[in-house]
Amino acid sequence: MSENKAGSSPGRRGKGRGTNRPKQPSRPNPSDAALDPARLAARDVLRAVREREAYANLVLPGLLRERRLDARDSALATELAYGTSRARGVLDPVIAHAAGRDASEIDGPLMDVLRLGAYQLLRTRVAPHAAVATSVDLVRSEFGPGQAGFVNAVLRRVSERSADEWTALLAPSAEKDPVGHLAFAHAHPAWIAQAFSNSLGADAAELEDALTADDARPAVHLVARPGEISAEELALVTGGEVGRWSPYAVYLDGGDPGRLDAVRDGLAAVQDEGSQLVARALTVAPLDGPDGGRWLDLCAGPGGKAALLGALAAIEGHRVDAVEPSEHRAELVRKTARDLPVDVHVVDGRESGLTPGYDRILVDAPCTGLGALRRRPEARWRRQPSDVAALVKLQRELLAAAVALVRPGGVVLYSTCSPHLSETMGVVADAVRRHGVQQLDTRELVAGVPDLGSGPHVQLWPHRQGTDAMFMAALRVPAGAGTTD
Ligand SMILES: C[S@@+](CC[C@H](N)C(=O)[O-])C[C@H]1O[C@@H](n2cnc3c(N)ncnc32)[C@H](O)[C@@H]1O
Repeated sequence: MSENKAGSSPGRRGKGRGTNRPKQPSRPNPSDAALDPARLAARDVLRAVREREAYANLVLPGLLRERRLDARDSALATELAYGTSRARGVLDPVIAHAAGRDASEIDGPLMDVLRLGAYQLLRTRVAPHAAVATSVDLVRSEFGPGQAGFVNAVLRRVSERSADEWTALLAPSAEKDPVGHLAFAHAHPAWIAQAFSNSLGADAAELEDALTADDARPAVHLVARPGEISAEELALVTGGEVGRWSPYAVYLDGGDPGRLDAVRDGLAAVQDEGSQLVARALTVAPLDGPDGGRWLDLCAGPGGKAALLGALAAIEGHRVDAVEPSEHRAELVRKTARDLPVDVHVVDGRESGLTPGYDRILVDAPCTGLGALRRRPEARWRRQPSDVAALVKLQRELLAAAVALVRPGGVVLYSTCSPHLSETMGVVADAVRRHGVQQLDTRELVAGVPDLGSGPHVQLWPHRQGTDAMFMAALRVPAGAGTTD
């Protein structure tokens, strides 16, 4: 194998390089016709994620449709684009070691292909010669033989070790840093693995299961809209399976749910079962006094929970106010909750101007999203530990606003799609201390769901319940409670 020397070798990021690269990678060149369409699509997704900070799960479906990939190629492109995005942070040190230079010194378009090739070599059963040859073809067609030779050399070197051997070589020691070791082995940033471990607490031995489940392709969960269709009927018409925990959930094996008649007709929507449980928990929480039918969703966009709350409110003759400061996301709420008793307010939830006295308020707060990483392939490498503090501040302020808007004896349900303790228990403890709220036993609001620990909050996990890692805590505001600083 030829070694590429630093300084003069192909692939090196340099001045003037890349100015003629396509900005919009969604359309293949005519010269791409001979390339493997699945790998070409996966490469273009990786490029869009890197160059435009696009989201892989938003770019890929349109690209598959536009290029009319058949079912087999679509499945392969999806696996390669998502899998490579998820593993990026541990593929890079392998590529850097094999290339003899830092990954940041290698041109972005070449890194996309190197990551794609390394992913196939280390984390799939694709034959090594196919992984290398198809990667080399991708580079040769666009950048010529010099760069193709570089990619060939690097990938051959990657293929000389198995994934376990690379982990043994490059990961922190399992004895000295067990969390860092597991993080590398399961392609998570160490700080996220540590956040999972902290949240699991006494059950931290489950960390490997949690990281493994976080990398598995999640089933599609549908919500059957109450009052329109039952979960049993929805399972029948979609060929899905009735969910285990939410009375509205149906699991699908795969396919494009957007093509289902039930979804097109507004009888059902895609929604993780954990999110369904959150919305439902708010509606079944015991109130002190009767339910006056004033419900509020303080962080509503894009509207999944607002729609479920709206459907349940409609059955009871109640109404839901839905707050969302982003006009674009507020429009999504309007669309999702059309025909339901949901009034959308485009305001900041911290200063909504709404009249206090709500019976039930959901604060589904903006968060790091660490509990839904399996659905957002590249997110784990974009998020930074420094994101947490600003989000916690916003979460505390939104929860304080909710406490001020709920009536005495009413309930606020605080939820996040993150298990990070600062965003979950930390925010709740702050509200208990400063606003005198009482924690209800939230486990009772998701009756039948197993493995919920000692409460009173609920932390769901992909490896336990098969849902996103949603957190929820129901809070009662007693009469006479006041804010103290
Ligand atoms: C986790 S998402 C909510 C998901 C939503 N409940 C659903 O089920 O579709 C958080 C939402 O809070 C919104 N948000 C951000 N800052 C906010 C603020 N100051 N007040 C209210 N909402 C805010 C974000 O735009 C985002 O749409």
